Amino acid sequence: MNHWGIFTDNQTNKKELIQKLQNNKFLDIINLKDKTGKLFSQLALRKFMEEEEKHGTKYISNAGQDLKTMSSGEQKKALLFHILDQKPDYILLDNPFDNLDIGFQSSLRDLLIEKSRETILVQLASRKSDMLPHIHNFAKVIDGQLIVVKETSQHENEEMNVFSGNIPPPIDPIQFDGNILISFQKVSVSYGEKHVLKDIDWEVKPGEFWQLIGNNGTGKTTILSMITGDNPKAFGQEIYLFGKKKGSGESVWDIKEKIGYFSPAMTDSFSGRHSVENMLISGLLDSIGLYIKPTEIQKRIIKDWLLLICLWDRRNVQFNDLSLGEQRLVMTVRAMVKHPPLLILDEPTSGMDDISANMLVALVNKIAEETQTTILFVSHRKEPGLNPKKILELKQTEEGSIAIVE
Ligand SMILES: Nc1ncnc2c1ncn2[C@@H]1O[C@H](COP(=O)(O)OP(=O)(O)OP(=O)(O)O)[C@@H](O)[C@H]1O
Repeated sequence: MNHWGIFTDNQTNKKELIQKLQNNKFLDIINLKDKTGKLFSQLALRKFMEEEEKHGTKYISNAGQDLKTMSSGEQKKALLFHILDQKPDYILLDNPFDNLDIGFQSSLRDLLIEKSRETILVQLASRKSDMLPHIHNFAKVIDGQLIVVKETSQHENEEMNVFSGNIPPPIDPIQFDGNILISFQKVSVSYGEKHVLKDIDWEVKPGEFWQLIGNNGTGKTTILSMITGDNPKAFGQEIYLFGKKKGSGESVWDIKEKIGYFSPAMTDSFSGRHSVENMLISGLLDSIGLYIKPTEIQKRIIKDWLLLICLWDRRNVQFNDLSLGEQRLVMTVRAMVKHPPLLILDEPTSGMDDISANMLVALVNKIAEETQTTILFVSHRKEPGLNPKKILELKQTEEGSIAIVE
């Protein structure tokens, strides 16, 4: 079997690349003619979710749960088993290990190695360490063309970006003078028979830098949604945010104005045409479009942020035209520009190449060092170089996940 690994970076137009591979446009290099193929990707998952929503049929879940209520790892597992059931001649794997916990990453690796005896694998990888060990043919896309490369030619120029200058200060600091920012006391969550969280005790103090880790489905997103205010399961529980008991009459706005939030899914929802500069200014104004004329001081602060992340020269470029890595940097800055008491970054590096992920990690470390903002960074990967001071790990038990604090 002739398997292929294609190195992508955050400049690669992956949609086009996948279409070209499916339509056999790189025949002289990767020949998939007359073969049946399946796509294992976020895009394929999104399509299944849309279908589920439209027709109410559960296409890839035999456990009866809607795809959209599954955790991101559970969704990927469901898709993979659905694909394997159909025994395709080849599988296009688009960053297969993203969003998967370490345990499942290694069982997926073993499963793919086993399947590779009868199925051609074409793996798109933005991280070199993700490439499956039994792939020995490599290519990358240069100017829309697929070029054969040696493995070692990828990422050899990796270097950590060092930001010049300091984190720009807030214009109007958002006040929070308490000693405890978040407190969970014996918080438990279940969906019917399914126990997700069990007696979670957790205390976060101002200025701390936390990483939240745990296997797929252990309840990381559930915890975040109880903090940000979206989850009705939070009510009636002993959850205190910014010194107030959750559900004690505080408005959603009271909570939202104290939290900067970024998850990669947000980037997908920005379909409008906004310049990079306006995207950041609108972060100060809490709107997506720019309907109010910014003040001079607002413009100056945003200029300083753009200089810091080396995008000042590209301030007039449309946000959607930035590379994925640049978009993530801008969105992280957008969540931070007001110096909220709490910054939540939900899997911010998923799908990023090594170089871009390093830059984002460096920016987060810098924010942690130079500001008073408390950071919650959710990630499966042990991000090389990330310096959280505390870790909350969710461990699954029969009665729901318990919390272990390091
Ligand atoms: N509305 C719902 N109905 C049934 N189960 C649900 C619902 N919402 C969440 N769950 C379940 O709760 C569990 C925790 O999900 P959650 O998304 O919090 O996990 P996670 O740790 O963020 O996972 P991942 O790392 O895969 O994103 C999962 O098993 C999920 O299927």
